[in-house]
Amino acid sequence: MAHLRVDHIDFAYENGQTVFSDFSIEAKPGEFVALLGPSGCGKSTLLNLLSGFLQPQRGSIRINEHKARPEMQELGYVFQSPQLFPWLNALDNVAFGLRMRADVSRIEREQKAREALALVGLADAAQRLPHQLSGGMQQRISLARTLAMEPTLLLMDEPFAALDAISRQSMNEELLRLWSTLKQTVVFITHDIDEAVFLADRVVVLGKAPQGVRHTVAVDLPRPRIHRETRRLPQFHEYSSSLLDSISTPSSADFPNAVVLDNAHSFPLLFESTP
Ligand SMILES: Nc1ncnc2c1ncn2[C@@H]1O[C@H](COP(=O)(O)OP(=O)(O)OP(=O)(O)O)[C@@H](O)[C@H]1O
Repeated sequence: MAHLRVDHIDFAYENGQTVFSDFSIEAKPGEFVALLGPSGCGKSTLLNLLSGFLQPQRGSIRINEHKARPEMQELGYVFQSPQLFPWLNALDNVAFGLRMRADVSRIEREQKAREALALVGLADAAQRLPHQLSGGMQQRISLARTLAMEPTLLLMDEPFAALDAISRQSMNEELLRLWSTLKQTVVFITHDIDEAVFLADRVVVLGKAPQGVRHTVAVDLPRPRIHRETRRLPQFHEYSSSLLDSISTPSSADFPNAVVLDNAHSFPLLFESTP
């Protein structure tokens, strides 16, 4: 299992746009961490930093005590779009990533790909081309392709955002079933509060860049989680509304030029001051 540690990083793009300033976050071995935040808070930048495609100007990003690098075998990615090769059938799509692994023979490659397809419930679809599969099935193939590489840290960037609500719920349950068996550490980006609460051990709310972590909620709901049961629990709704409050209540950091007006007859008010 992978241990991810991001310690006191600063990151700015070349144009001077600061996205992270003294930012730290951790995912413990086997932990499922969901990241929630407004558009532009830096979620995609963070995934690129975690996977070593971008480097922080200060601080460190370590996976099992090693500096994060894109080619690390521990890392697996699942993106919003399945990104399958349209001319390859499901089995060959899943086996494709394994071609890069010199330690895996052609026979093993096919065996691992078949196992991964079976894990996501698509053993029977091995010979089908992507256009013959639904959006949910395509995303399962994409997940199988990642799982076949046996990553210990899964970085997931809104993987189910393009699916309809029913397929999305079934993919959520599927993912938790796989995670409870395979025990990866997961960092899961989503805009959906209920999805974050349903899946995660911990939900981290990011503020507008470069505020960083604004709020963290440990989700202590029983597992295994099943939508029709978990969503009926009063605690589920308590977690969701507390996260909604923390996202929708502006903090003083949202208004860097604010002055606070306070008097006996009114609540404290935040106003933008003109510089
Ligand atoms: N290549 C780049 N050069 C300069 N600024 C960038 C670059 N990529 C992103 N940014 C800026 O960095 C900030 C964070 O962007 P990022 O794409 O990481 O946010 P996000 O939370 O993933 O947004 P969304 O949810 O809309 O995808 C934004 O202000 C964005 O404009």
